[in-house]
Amino acid sequence: MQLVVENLACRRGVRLLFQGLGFTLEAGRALIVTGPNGTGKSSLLRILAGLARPEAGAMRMDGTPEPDDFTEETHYLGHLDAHKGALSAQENLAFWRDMLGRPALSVGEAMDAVGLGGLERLPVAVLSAGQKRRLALARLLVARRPLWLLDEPTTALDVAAQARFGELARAHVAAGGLIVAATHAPLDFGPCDGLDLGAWRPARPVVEGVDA
Ligand SMILES: Nc1ncnc2c1ncn2[C@@H]1O[C@H](COP(=O)(O)OP(=O)(O)OP(=O)(O)O)[C@@H](O)[C@H]1O
Repeated sequence: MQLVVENLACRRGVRLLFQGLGFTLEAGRALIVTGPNGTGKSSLLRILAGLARPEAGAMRMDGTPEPDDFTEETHYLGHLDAHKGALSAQENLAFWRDMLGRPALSVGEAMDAVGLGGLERLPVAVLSAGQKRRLALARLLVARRPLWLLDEPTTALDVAAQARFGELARAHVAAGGLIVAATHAPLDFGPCDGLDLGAWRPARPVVEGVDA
């Protein structure tokens, strides 16, 4: 299995954020995406997740049933945690497990794995920011999907939770998974490639003839 990205370009409003971007990510490796604020890291992840359209280019995931539409193979974790505040932590996780399909760890096992054991019945609205982030990360564990797209995954996590998540991510990669993670923080996800998105800025970013 491999993720192949060719000649990708991204436009937001009148600005081309990057163009000509290409890379191949093999199973069993992580790609760490860096670059200054506003270079398009989140936008790239949203394109890979099928949530935004590229301006140009193509992407596919070889070795999957539908290489040109790999959303079913993908976990996307954006800046927002996507929880229902009135539901308990375990209800939120059970919802995601049922919706995503291909169950992996049980809800209880996943909560233990991210250090949320004992908080299962609390409404998510009363969890701390770091606990909410841990719960979002637990989503990765309840459904089996090979490609993890992670936007600043360790935001709000304490040092121990960052280390614990690093172990989970390395285990995913070691089992043949793939990770694309945008970050400003150092992440150790095992065998890694690096992508500095700042290097893919076009020389002339403003698209002429397009209104903002
Ligand atoms: N809907 C939109 N319309 C116009 N411009 C947008 C839109 N969404 C994002 N942008 C712009 O696109 C640029 C890239 O945003 P993006 O969030 O992808 O960057 P980033 O590299 O992830 O930044 P950060 O490091 O701050 O998280 C920013 O200049 C942002 O203002």
